[in-house]
Amino acid sequence: MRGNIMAIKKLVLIRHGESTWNQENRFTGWTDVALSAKGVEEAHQAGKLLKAEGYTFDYAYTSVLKRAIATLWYIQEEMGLEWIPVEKEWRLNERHYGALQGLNKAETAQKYGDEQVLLWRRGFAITPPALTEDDERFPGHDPRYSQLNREQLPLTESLAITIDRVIPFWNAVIKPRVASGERVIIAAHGNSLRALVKHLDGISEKDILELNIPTGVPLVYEFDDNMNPVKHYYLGNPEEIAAKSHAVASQGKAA
Ligand SMILES: O=C(O)[C@@H](CO)OP(=O)(O)O
Repeated sequence: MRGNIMAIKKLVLIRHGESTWNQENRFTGWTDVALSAKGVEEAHQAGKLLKAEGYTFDYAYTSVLKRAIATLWYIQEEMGLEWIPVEKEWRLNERHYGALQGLNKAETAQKYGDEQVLLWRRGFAITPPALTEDDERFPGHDPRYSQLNREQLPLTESLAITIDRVIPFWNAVIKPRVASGERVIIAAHGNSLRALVKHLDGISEKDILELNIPTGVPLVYEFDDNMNPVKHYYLGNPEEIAAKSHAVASQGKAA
């Protein structure tokens, strides 16, 4: 019957465009840095591409960090979708990088070695050195996190800890909306999206180490009627996307 034919459910994920600290190759985490000029351009291009490919959205999610929020703005602007509801959620924030936040990644690799930096960046359950609560970078000092309880306020996070906040939010809030047929975009961060992608694709703790998400490139997931992911793909030029992912992987090397 016509009424029973369900449209393919699609979800679009996008990592924010290049930030000023991506440009300076610094560990960022929950530091609220702006997009670079290149990042603004990437966001506009992503919006143009989504529009040209016939995408539209009913609802958007982003983090409480302005590099992701602004990426979404420019996409909405390019698509004429400024009017759609946007939910800003701290659980979609970047993984908290603890006391590494602000340090240059290549300099950190010179000091501690490429291997140690790779473990800090990509080791599944490895937490970077923690902040202390009296550190001005501790999110407990930031009013946007005033509703969080002490257990929710990170001093540092591994990917495993990030998964423990991203996936419950996906399951309880975003997934039902996609399942109901709404077209959703999530503008978030390298590691909060790695958390979601690991979950959606059932990637192992070992293999997720190799996954690097490029800035500003739409990543489309298609789901069957039971919300099982059946297919995923980036929009754009595959060679450029591979080069961008490779560049992310190389950021933590000394040379
Ligand atoms: O610094 C960060 O917060 C993240 C994303 O830019 O970096 P990485 O790719 O090293 O996990």
